[in-house]
Amino acid sequence: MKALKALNPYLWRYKWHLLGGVLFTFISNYFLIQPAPIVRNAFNSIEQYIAAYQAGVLDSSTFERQIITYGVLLLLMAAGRGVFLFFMRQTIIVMSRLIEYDLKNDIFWHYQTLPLAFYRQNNTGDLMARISEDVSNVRMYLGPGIMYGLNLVSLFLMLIPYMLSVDVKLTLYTLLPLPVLSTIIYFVNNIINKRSTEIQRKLSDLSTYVQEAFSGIRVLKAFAREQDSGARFAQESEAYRQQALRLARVEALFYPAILALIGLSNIIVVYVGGIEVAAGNITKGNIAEFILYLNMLIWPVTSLGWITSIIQQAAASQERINEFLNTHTTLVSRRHLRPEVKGDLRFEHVSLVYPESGIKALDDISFHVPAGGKLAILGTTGSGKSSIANLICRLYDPTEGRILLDGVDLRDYDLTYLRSQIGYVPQDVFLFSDTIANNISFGMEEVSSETIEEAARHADVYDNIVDFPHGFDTLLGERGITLSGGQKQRVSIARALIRKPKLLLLDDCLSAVDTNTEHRILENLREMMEGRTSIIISHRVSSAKLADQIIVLDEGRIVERGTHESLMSAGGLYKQLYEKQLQSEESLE
Ligand SMILES: Nc1ncnc2c1ncn2[C@@H]1O[C@H](COP(=O)(O)OP(=O)(O)OP(=O)(O)O)[C@@H](O)[C@H]1O
Repeated sequence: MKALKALNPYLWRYKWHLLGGVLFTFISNYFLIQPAPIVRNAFNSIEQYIAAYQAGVLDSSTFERQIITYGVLLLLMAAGRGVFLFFMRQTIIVMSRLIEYDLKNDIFWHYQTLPLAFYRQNNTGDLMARISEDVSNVRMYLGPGIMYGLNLVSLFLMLIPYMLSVDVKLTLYTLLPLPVLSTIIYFVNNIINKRSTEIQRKLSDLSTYVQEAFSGIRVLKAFAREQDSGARFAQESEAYRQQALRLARVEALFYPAILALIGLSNIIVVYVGGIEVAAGNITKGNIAEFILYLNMLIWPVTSLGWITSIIQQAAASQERINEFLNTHTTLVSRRHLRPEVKGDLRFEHVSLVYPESGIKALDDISFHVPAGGKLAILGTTGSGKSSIANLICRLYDPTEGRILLDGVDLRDYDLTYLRSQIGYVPQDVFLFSDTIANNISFGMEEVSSETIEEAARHADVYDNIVDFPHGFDTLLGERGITLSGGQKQRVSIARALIRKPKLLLLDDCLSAVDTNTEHRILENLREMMEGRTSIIISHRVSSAKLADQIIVLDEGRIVERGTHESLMSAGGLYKQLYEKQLQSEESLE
């Protein structure tokens, strides 16, 4: 329950909604209770009417007027209750929706501040569940939970003292079955919740399976696994069906049992009330009144079991949410500097151990690229090239050593400012389901179409784009499925170039194009690279030729450095890579 304390600031933010809700709950319950004494009086009037009839002193018109007055009063009470129920929901349920909205935004914002390591440790499904399912569970507590809880408390405060003042014994008998009902509902509701959660889980397994099957449909068909895949779907579906049937069984038993208990409670009131009437302690009208009270109390009291399980679920959900909200990024700026960046980049004895895997990806890396210089980083797969890019963008901090940009430690730069100075083309291209133009101008405000086209030209993708029927307005599907691998890479390059960054960081971004296209793109880029510090990461030697200096990585260490010529004459790893790649290119021709 402690976890729910995190919601107090939100409740405080919407305190007027909550206070209004409390007030309207009391008023609506006042209108709910009032019909009971009216019914009692009406019953007693009928008794008097029958007595007058028998005594031969009947005044039917007064009686009729009285009954009509009772009827009108009952209608007015019902209308009053309706109006205030509306206000009650308009305040409390609205409050819960407003908090749900704020909470979702806060969680999303918080997610965005968390480092990449966090995303490696937690799967996307889990992140999504916390922002959707868990927030919904919390909302159930803030809305219906609080509303029905308040309803129950106010009803008890208003009703029980009055009932006791009429007849203590009848009150006790009326209230007796209620805790039993509430306890049963609590336990059964827990079973229902548990089974519903299992159903949800099965459903999400099923959707994940279907999603994967369709995303990987090419592989599935190419390997002729349709039969297999169909059988696995049926298996997942069967598990879901079993769970759904188990839930249906509990629910089928639950509702008739509750109705039987309610009926029994009514019988007890009539029976005990009858005895009290015979003893002359109460009137027959009181029995009618108490039956109404019982029925007023039954649902709120039975909802107690339901409210308890809502609160428990909300507490568990909020605990999960808090777990993420209490995770903070270590990647914060020390001094929030925003100086004009020239692009002089220096690595000083930098090592990196990935916190989530403990893998030492970089070991004692030092290099210097003067402003406007071009550095190529080469190496075999897994040698640590992308890790250098991760450090430059400050997606991770070095475990040892430091990185200086214009002589200032990266940790002193304002993080958003630092990243805005870097044009990063990541290795795994990700394009949003949006138009090509919006993908290129991503994150920039008010960009002219000429600027977008210019960036596309520099990235050598302009001709491809204009060939599409909708040109730059062509919509890309999930992960840009309408583009080829090489086109995606070039759109991604255009996205980096359009920002006219001080530091251009190309992480193996030409791997999906052939060497001729690679040459052409690099030639195009030459102009863009002028005056900008450029880091070209590649496993292909051909990409390195543009650079003024080349470093070769192997298992996280720099094993060679120099220019193309000096490395070729040194005859080391670089030369080996060069010759191997030359051979494979020749064999392809
Ligand atoms: N985010 C990460 N968390 C944990 N370990 C990582 C992470 N990224 C990379 N590694 C590990 O660090 C090492 C270096 O990886 P890196 O991606 O830097 O190599 P690379 O030279 O870019 O390889 P490739 O050319 O295949 O992309 C690898 O052993 C890899 O498994």
